[in-house]
Order: sequence, then structure tokens, then C-alpha cells
Amino acid sequence: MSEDAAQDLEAQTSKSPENHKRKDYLHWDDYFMATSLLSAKRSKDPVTQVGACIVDSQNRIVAIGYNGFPRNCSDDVFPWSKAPKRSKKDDLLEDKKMYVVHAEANAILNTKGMSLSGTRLYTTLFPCNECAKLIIQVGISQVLYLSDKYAHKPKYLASKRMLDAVGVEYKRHIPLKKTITIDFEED
Ligand SMILES: Nc1ccn([C@H]2C[C@H](O)[C@@H](COP(=O)(O)O)O2)c(=O)n1
Repeated sequence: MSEDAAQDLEAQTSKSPENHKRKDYLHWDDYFMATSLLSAKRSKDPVTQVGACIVDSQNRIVAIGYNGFPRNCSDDVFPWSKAPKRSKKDDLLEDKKMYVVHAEANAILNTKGMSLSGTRLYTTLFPCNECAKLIIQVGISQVLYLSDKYAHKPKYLASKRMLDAVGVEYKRHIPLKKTITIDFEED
């Protein structure tokens, strides 16, 4: 038997992985969180890059977003710095928090007003109180997050208070895969 024929025969046998469903495919939650992480890579914030992804009940991505300045507010003109605590009014105007649109808000805005009732939001960082208000108002029913690094801050405590009050579920996503490599040269 020629080498080619032997390879064909091997490919046809039941042992060959080519004839079976792949086992190391990406599971849905990892897939959507990875999409959020990829989206976060677009952020120009030097300290914290956040990505978010909204998914409907049929696992279709509805919109994605990341933290950044509003459209046409230049990344090179508006400040990426933080004002020191107890700053004067002028210093506060040089604080990024005055200008940044959060990833979750951008994802919601990117849906262009479509119904989000019953959708899930994947975010790399737990939503603040302002984003929680939006999440509730548009009817998102579940939030999955990776990091909760600001959990102790009042904004995040207020966020949980609101989400708890209205029954929006939230849970930390524990990835099944620790890393995912994207290789642009893979064939
Ligand atoms: N859930 C969140 C929380 C924060 N952000 C944005 C806002 C800022 O650009 C950055 C946080 O900066 P830091 O205070 O860590 O210097 O992340 C967001 O998009 N979503």
C-alpha cells in the first residue's frame, strides 16, 4: 500500500481525531469573556483596560465595547491622568474619570437601542454604579465578570446593592482555559 493510501485509510478509521468532534474547543463563557478581553485591548487607558460583550439568549453577540473617550474627543488631547484626592476644581478637570465612557456603557450604546431584555453582559471588570443603572434599565439579566478589584469602593457597593435589589444575577467567571493564544500566522 502506498504511503498516501495508508494515510487516507488512517484518516478514515474511527481512531483518527479528524473524524471526531474536537475536544479542546472554546466553551461559550470563555469565548465571550475572551471577546471582552480582546475588546479591552483597544482601550488607550494606561492603567485599566476594560472590555464588555453583550450576548442574547441564543448565544449571539449583540455588541461589544471598551473604555474610552466619547467619539471625537481626542485620545491625545483629553487627560489619561487621575487627579490626586482632595484636588482643586481645575485639577479635577484633568482627571480621566470626567471623560471616559465605561466599557459596559459603550457596549450598551453600541446596540443602537435594540431590546436587551434577557441578555447577558460579560465584562472584564465588575460594573460601577453608573453602569449598573444602565444594565438594569435596558433589562440585562445576568452579569459575568473577571475582576472585582474595586469591590471595596462605594460605587461598586452601590452597584451590587442595585443589582441585588432588582434581581440581576452576577457571578465571577472562572475560565476553563487559563490562556488562549491568537496567532495571526496560524493556518
Ligand atoms: N466597570 C468598569 C470600571 C472602570 N472602567 C474604566 C474607567 C477607567 O477608564 C478605567 C479605570 O481606571 P483606574 O481607576 O483603574 O485607573 O476603567 C470601565 O470601563 N468599566
